[in-house]
Amino acid sequence: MNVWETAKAHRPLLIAGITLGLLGAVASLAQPLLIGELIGAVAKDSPLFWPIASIVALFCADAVLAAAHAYAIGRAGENIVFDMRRTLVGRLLRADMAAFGRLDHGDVFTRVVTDTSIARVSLSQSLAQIVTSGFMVVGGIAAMAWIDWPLLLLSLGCLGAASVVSLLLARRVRQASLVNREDTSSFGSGVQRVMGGMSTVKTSRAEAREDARITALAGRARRSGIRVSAISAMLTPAMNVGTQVCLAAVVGWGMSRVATGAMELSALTAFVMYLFYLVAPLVMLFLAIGEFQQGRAAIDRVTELSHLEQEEAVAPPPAELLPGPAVRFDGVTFGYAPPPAAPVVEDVSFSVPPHGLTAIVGPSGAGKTTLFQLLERLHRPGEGSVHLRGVDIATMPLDQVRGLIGYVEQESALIRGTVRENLTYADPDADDGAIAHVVRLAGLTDVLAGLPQGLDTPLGERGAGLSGGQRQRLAIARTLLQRPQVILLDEATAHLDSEAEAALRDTIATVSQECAVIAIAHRLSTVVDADRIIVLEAGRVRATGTHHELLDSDELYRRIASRQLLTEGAAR
Ligand SMILES: Nc1ncnc2c1ncn2[C@@H]1O[C@H](COP(=O)(O)OP(=O)(O)OP(=O)(O)O)[C@@H](O)[C@H]1O
Repeated sequence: MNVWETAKAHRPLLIAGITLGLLGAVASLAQPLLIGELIGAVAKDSPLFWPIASIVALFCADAVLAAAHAYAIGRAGENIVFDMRRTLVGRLLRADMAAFGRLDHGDVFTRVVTDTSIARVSLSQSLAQIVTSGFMVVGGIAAMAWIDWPLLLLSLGCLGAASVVSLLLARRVRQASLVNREDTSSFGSGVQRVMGGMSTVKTSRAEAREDARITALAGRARRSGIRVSAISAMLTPAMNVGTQVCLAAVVGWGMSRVATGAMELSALTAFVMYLFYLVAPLVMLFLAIGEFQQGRAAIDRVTELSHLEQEEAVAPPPAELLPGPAVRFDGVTFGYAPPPAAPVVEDVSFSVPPHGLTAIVGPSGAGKTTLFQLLERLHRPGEGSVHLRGVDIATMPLDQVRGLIGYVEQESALIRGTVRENLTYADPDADDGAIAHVVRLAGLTDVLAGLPQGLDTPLGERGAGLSGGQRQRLAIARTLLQRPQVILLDEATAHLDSEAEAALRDTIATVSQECAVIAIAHRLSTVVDADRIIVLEAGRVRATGTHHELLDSDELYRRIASRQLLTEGAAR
């Protein structure tokens, strides 16, 4: 997204608003003229009705135009900010996972919420102010040129010098604003960090340290904010000094010319009145330029975020699925960091038939979760390919890939909302019959019956209100509702007690008759009945077979099995 292009899409409303502002400026410019006429009429004892009526009409027109101008500009600004936010959110949601992983989430939040607001002011109000004040300035200069151009040249000399200083200051305001936006954003990230891990902060007794760290970040934002204010504060005085010097020079030189008869006193009076008349719009003009420059810093940050790398530029047409294995890994190598860093998964090949339970076991950090993420195309393999129902997932639309797979993650992600909203997250149109079915399969019927509002019970952040095991079973029910062809269970039984685990094992057995289930489990007791077990070690497939085959053939599996099954046996 280019923010300027976004603003251009709203040009008609912006131009309408600016035109209304310009008409308002004409109405203001005409007021002194009409007041002059009224004074003339009083002096000549002429009828006063029409001069007074015209002045009242002009005041009313001025007020209506000012209101319409503010409304049109405000509306255009809101439209622009809406478009920016819509585009940013769309790009964030479709971001490439590796690029997304590098983002600072607090900074992203500041850019999407605060920077877009600042950009809105810049692209609507400041821009309109620049045009209308610029018009007033040009109008004033034209009138002064008509009265006396030598005096105008003198005025432009003084005001020009002040303007150059103001423009330089406006540029520095922009640079300082950019620093301040970054500092404010770091502060936001600091706050978000503790919000995301409040219980860790408290149990680690880190309140005082976090307080000091975040206060230091707030202090940095304060210092750079003060710098912006300091430079902005010099803008108006710079113009004031310029106009004062200008006034003194115009009056001094003008009076000497009046004294020699080279200029009429009335012309000098009119010129000085216009000079006064010029100053307010000129100051507004430079303030608006300063504000616009501040906004450009925000615009740059919004534009930068909008260039976030996307997961799928253009979705290919859905692929024709083929009979045969549900999943096939073909010489897959992948690393989170580019080479020469060692890959996390290396030359992995295996197939999973369309039905049955396949378990992946291996030491912590062996790359089990990474395999699931490659299958969901959250990352792309460096070498080799991943096939789903006979098709390379790199050639399939993402929507099709993820529609075929149901993924129950290690930390099952529940969202703030009701139990029903959580259940139907991947399939919002699911009917009550289908919901009741998956609730039963996941062993949640009694749990839901015990909740005050059943399916409509609201849950807090990350599913607060349910136990860890209940949260996990809810995530499993959600996945089942999607009727996927492949179900991925990552440590899905970690939070379950032995009774619930046995119930779930039955569920998995039933489900695996209809589709392929691939489970990562540290608790071997849950996968001893698996149709096949893949043993992964340091990113490589070390052995494949059933529980009994592996007990005979693989040393690592035997070690894991004897340690775990013995411990669990002792625990029971
Ligand atoms: N987003 C990431 N960026 C960089 N490295 C990562 C990332 N995710 C995982 N890794 C690294 O990749 C390796 C494999 O991680 P993975 O989560 O796949 O292992 P795992 O076998 O599922 O482990 P566990 O059983 O402990 O969950 C680990 O060394 C881990 O540090």
